[in-house]
Amino acid sequence: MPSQDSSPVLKTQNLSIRFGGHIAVDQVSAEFEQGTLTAIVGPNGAGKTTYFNLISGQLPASEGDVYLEGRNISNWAIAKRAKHGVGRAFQLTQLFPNLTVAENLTLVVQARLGFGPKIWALASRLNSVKKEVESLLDTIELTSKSQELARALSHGAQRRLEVGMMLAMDPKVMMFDEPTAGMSVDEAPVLLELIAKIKSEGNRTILLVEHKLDVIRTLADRIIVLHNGKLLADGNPEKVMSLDVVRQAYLGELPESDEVA
Ligand SMILES: Nc1ncnc2c1ncn2[C@@H]1O[C@H](COP(=O)(O)OP(=O)(O)OP(=O)(O)O)[C@@H](O)[C@H]1O
Repeated sequence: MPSQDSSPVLKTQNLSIRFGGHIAVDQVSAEFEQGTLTAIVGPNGAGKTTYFNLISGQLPASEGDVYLEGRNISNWAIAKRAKHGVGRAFQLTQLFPNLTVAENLTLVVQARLGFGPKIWALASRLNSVKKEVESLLDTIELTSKSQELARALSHGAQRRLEVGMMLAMDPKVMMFDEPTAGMSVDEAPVLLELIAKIKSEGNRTILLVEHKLDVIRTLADRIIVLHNGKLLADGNPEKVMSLDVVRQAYLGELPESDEVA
């Protein structure tokens, strides 16, 4: 459920970036609440990935700010944003291919918790790490593969492990950029169910760049439409999809492929 506290977990204010003369993200202001999943849609080159890059810190804004729980994080580097809860799937999380699934998760959980100075607390600390890893394995449905090397997993299972590693960082914000791209028809639904499960737990704020309308209909509480870097529409899926400007630009011309962009 969304937080009782009405302050947004993530906020962008007049966020903009210019590449030479081209404005890729243009004065985008939006707020994202805890427990919600927002789909970000728009045609190729609309600025969706660049918007994510500005939030995660991979690109510096030319103008505007990013706030995490009310703190201005615009000047923070990628690692600091990640440490404080800005998670981005498949880019900030990288697998260690020659470690097992469980070892990959253990490393991230340990890094998050750190090892305090009290050696007598080590045993209980290791036990809590182990329990958390078991819980993560269950969430990402890789318990049966916990002792396999990450590099031996299928593409879909590797993506789920990456989501598990992001979860192990206990992020407040989770950004997914076309999460099922390149997946087989068997693998994609498993990952989407995982995202739905994370959403249903209610304690993360999820942003999803997605082209597939059926995925958006199933998962999104809200849709933001970007067009030429500008925020063209923002609202609940029913409202946004009924807007003439959105229907003409994104829906009207693509009835067969059933895609937004
Ligand atoms: N590092 C960069 N240098 C120069 N131009 C860039 C850079 N990154 C993005 N752009 C430009 O910014 C615009 C927005 O690109 P972006 O990748 O964010 O679009 P998108 O909506 O994610 O598109 P797609 O759906 O194809 O992934 C494009 O015109 C792109 O060429």
